[in-house]
Amino acid sequence: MKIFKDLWWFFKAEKKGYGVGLLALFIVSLTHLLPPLVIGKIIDHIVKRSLTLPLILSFSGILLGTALVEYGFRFIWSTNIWGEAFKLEKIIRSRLFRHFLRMDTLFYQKNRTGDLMAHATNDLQAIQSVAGLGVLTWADSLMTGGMTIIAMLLFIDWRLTIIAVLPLPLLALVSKILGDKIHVSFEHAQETFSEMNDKVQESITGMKAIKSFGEEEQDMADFQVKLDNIDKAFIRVNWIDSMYDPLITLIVGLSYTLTILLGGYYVVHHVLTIGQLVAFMTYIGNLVWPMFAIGVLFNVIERGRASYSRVEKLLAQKAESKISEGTLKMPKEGQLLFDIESFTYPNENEGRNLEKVQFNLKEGHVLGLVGRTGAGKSTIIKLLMREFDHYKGHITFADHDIMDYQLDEYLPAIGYVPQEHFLFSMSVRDNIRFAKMSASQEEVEIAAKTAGIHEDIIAFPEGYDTLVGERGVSLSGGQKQRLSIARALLIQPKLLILDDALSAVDAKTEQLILSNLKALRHESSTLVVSHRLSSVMEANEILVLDEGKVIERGLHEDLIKSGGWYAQMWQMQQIESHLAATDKDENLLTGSSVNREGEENGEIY
Ligand SMILES: Nc1ncnc2c1ncn2[C@@H]1O[C@H](COP(=O)(O)OP(=O)(O)OP(=O)(O)O)[C@@H](O)[C@H]1O
Repeated sequence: MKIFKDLWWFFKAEKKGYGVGLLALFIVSLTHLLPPLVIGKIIDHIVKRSLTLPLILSFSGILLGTALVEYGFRFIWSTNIWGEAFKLEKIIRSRLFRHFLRMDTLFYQKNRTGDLMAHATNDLQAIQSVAGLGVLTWADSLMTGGMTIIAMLLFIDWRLTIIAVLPLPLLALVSKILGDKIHVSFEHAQETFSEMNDKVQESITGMKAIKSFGEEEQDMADFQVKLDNIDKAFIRVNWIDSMYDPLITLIVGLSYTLTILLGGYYVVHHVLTIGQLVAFMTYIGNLVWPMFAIGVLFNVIERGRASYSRVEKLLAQKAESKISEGTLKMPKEGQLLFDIESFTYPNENEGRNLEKVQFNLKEGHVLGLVGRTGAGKSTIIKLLMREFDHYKGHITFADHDIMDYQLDEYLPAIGYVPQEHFLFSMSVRDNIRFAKMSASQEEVEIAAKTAGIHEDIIAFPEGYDTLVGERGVSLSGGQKQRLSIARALLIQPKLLILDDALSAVDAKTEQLILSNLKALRHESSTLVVSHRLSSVMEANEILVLDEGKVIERGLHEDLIKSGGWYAQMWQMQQIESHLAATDKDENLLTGSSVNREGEENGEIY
């Protein structure tokens, strides 16, 4: 019954709804006692040949009245108790969702999406069952069961009652044993379900890769293994579950047998009338559901307990980053100072992911971050985005540590365009004004023009109203990137971060966007991370990173002159773009046009 204690906060808050529901259930249990007595009386009158028409009419009236009262009160308990159960599910679901929104990247690295989905579906369902079916079966077994036994004692015969209920404790014992087994097997079944969920989620997101490598059959085989595991696990749950029903039939059968033996003896010796015996047998029939309810109750409680503890564990997980909540509001302007002595990811045992990285980003300036993959560029951004706070060193904005600012002031001041952009299933306009839904059409258009996507949008069938996503228009990789840039620009961020956000955009559009940014953002700073050096060549300072350290820094011209990694990469990329341009010219001459800007990869949303 620990789960009832765990959910006590809810029962207490909803005492009115439960109170009305339980009262109605009590009245139903009470009225349920009448029909067996009436039937007993009718039989006795038949035996005595004293049944008259007025008696038949009055007995029928009582039976009909009882049925109507039961109908009304059943409706009342049903709407109240089930209604409360749905309320609980809604409360926990929104708590869980809010928790998901608060959690950081580490949380999503630790918990697989399939698991989280299983918590949000199956586990919540099991908890809801406790608040609905659990309360119902608990009350029913106590009220209907208890009152039926009291009626048997009071109205029929106490000795017969004792004999008839003798096998009942057996039921509670077996229910407990089976309940424990169900708990273990249900936990295991849930795990297999989570694994299957994970598989589906991974396969759907990775469908392009699966298809392009022709791995459909192998993926189906993997999925089949997961399905078989679920099958086995749930069959086991079902197997234990199925032991309840025959057990109840057995115990009730035992009750009937004992009643017939002793009751028959009493009727023959005129201790009881036939009518009383029939009424007694009907009461035993009425005890079947409350006894069955005990079994259901154990089952619901065990499942609920397992699910509730899983959800509680999940809700107890804290975001490891963004721990310190500052109090300062963001100033209108200021320069950013990044001075990190060292930083290592929490799950990293050896080495440092950043070491001695310093830069100063003034208003209106652009800082370029380049370097081979894994050099530490995104790590710098993660620290700026407050994903991790446990570094040695300081990051300040306008002379205050970024940890001193209120998080909901600081983060909205950053316009972040990630490597992996995400567009929502809404109109192009709403996608752009996602972080500021109150933005006017004019503001949306200015952002779109700066990001070089306005012309594309007005060419869409419904312009800014065109839907993006499965039911809407398919966008190229470059269009998606530019839409994400427009989204970040709309909020006029103090710091704009482009995390390799121009990779799918062709060289001409890239230069157009960069010069737009330079012209419009002379009061705010921009940080450009890129593998393509042309994206940072105009920057006020360029940092070349390698293994978490700054290996070169300066202006484009200085870095070219110094002849290091930057100069070599620049040369290579110049040759590549020259070759690509030659290819394009040849294709134009031969008539086969190549669509640049990421559209060529056919990447669609
Ligand atoms: N969440 C993480 N946990 C542990 N290590 C990480 C995590 N994210 C990145 N790393 C490691 O930190 C180092 C720097 O990675 P980072 O993503 O910053 O590189 P990058 O320069 O942005 O690379 P790319 O250009 O490929 O995006 C790498 O060695 C990477 O394996």
